[in-house]
Amino acid sequence: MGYIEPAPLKDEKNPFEAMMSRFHIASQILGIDDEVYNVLKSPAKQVIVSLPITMDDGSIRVFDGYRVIHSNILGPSKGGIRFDPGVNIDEVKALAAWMTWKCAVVDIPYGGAKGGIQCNPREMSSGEIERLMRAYTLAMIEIFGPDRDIPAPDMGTGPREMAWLMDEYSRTQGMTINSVVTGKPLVLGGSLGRTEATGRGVMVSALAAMEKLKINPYKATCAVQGFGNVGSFAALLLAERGVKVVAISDLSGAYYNENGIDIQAAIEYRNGNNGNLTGFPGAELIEGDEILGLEVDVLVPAATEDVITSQNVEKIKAKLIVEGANGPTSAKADNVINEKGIMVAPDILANAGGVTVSYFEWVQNRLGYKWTGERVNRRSDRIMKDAFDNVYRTSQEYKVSMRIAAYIVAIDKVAKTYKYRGGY
Ligand SMILES: NC(=O)C1=CN([C@@H]2O[C@H](COP(=O)(O)OP(=O)(O)OC[C@H]3O[C@@H](n4cnc5c(N)ncnc54)[C@H](O)[C@@H]3O)[C@@H](O)[C@H]2O)C=CC1
Ligand SMILES: O=C(O)CCC(=O)C(=O)O
Repeated sequence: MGYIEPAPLKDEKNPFEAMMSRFHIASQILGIDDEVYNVLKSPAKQVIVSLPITMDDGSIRVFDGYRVIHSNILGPSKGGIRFDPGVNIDEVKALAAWMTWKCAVVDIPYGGAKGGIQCNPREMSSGEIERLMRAYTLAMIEIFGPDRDIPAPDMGTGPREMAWLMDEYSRTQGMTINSVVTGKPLVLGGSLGRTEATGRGVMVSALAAMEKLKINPYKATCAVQGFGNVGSFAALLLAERGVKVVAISDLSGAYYNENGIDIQAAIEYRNGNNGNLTGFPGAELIEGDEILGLEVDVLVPAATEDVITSQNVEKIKAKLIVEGANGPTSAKADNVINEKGIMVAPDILANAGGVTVSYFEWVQNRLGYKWTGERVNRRSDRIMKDAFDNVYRTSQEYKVSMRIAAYIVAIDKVAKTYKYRGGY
C-alpha cells in the first residue's frame, strides 16, 4: 500500500476520526493496497430521515433518524439502534464501522451498520417512543430486511423497541418476519441469553485478560462505568465469578463501596427506580468521573464514547481496561495507556458477545427452532474466548496493542473477503 496520510485528528472526541486513526495504523501494518483501503474506509450507505411524530400533548415534533451501512462484504449488515440526544451522523458512521470490525473479529457472517435517533427517551412516554420507532421503521423499510440489514438494541433501546420494529416491518410485508431484527422479547422469537450476552462477553474477555496478567479474580477489584444493559450484566457476572465490584455508575453519579457492592441489589433498586441508581443506599455517592481514577485492578467503561481522553487518562490506575462500551477511549488516550503498560480488551473484541448472540437469534428464527440457554452461552463463550486468544496471539506476533491487533484481525478478514468476491 502506498503511504496514506492518516486522517488528521482535528477533534479528539469525534468517534469517526478515532475509528479512522486505528484503521489507518492497522492497514499500514497489514500493507493492504490502496484500492481496498479506500473501499473499507468509506461507508457503503448513509441514510438520514426526518420523522414527524405526534406527541402526547398533540404537538408535532420532528426527529432526525440515521442508519449507516458501513459494509456488507462479509454478509448482511448488522448493528444496533441508539436513542440518545447526542446521536449524530459522525457517531453513527463510527459505530457502523466498529460493527464491521467487530463481526469480523468474532468471525460471524455479517457486515456492519448502526442506526440512531436524536431524542431523549428518558423524557418521552412509551406511546411517543412507540410512534417514533414505528415511523423510523417505515422510513427505513427499503434498508432493513433479514438478508439485507438487521437491527438490534443499543443505548436507549431494548426488547420493547425491537418488538415494535418487528411488528411494523411484518405489517408491510403481510407476514411475520421475526428474523428482521434481533434482541426481541422471548415470546417474539428472541433468543435466550441475548439480554445478558454483551455483559457476559465482557466477563469472558475480562477473565481471559486477567489470566494473561496473572490477576486472580478472587482477589481482584473492579469498577464499572454505566449501569444499563451492558454494565449491569458485566458487573453481575464478574461478581458471580469472585471479582469484587467496588464501584458502579450511571448518569445519576458514581457509587463506591470498598467492601464490594451487592450487584443484584443494585439491579433490583435500579429496576424499581425509573431505570437509574439515584439514591442507591448500598454505596457512597462519589463524583461520576472519579470512577475512572479509582485504585482497582479492572476498569470496565460500559456507558458511551470518549470517556477516557488525553484530559483524564493519566488518572487511570487500573491494570486492565475491558471496553463494554463502543469507543470509550479516544485515539490520543491510547498512546498514554500503552506507555503505562495497561492492557486493553478493546470494544470490537470485548463487547462482541451481544452481536454473537444476535447472530444465534437470527439463526434460530430462520430455522424456526429454539436453542437452550445453556447452548447459547456455551457457544458464545467459546467464540469470545477463541476471539480473545486470536487477538492476543496477533498482538504478540506484530508487537502491537490488543486494540491494533483486533483491527489487524478484522481488516485482514474483510480485505481478503473483498478480494475473493471481486467485481466491485
Ligand atoms: N446493548 C448491547 O447489546 C450493546 C451495547 N454496546 C455499547 O455499550 C454501551 C452501553 O450500552 P447499553 O448498556 O446498551 O445502554 P443502556 O442505555 O442500557 O445503558 C447506558 C448506561 O450508561 C449510563 N451512562 C450514559 N452516559 C454516561 C456517562 N457519561 N457516565 C456514566 N454513565 C453514563 C446510563 O445512565 C446507563 O446506565 C454503548 O456504548 C453501546 O453502544 C456494545 C455492544 C452491544
Ligand atoms: O446485537 C447486534 O446485532 C448489535 C449490537 C450492537 O449494536 C453492538 O455490538 O454495538
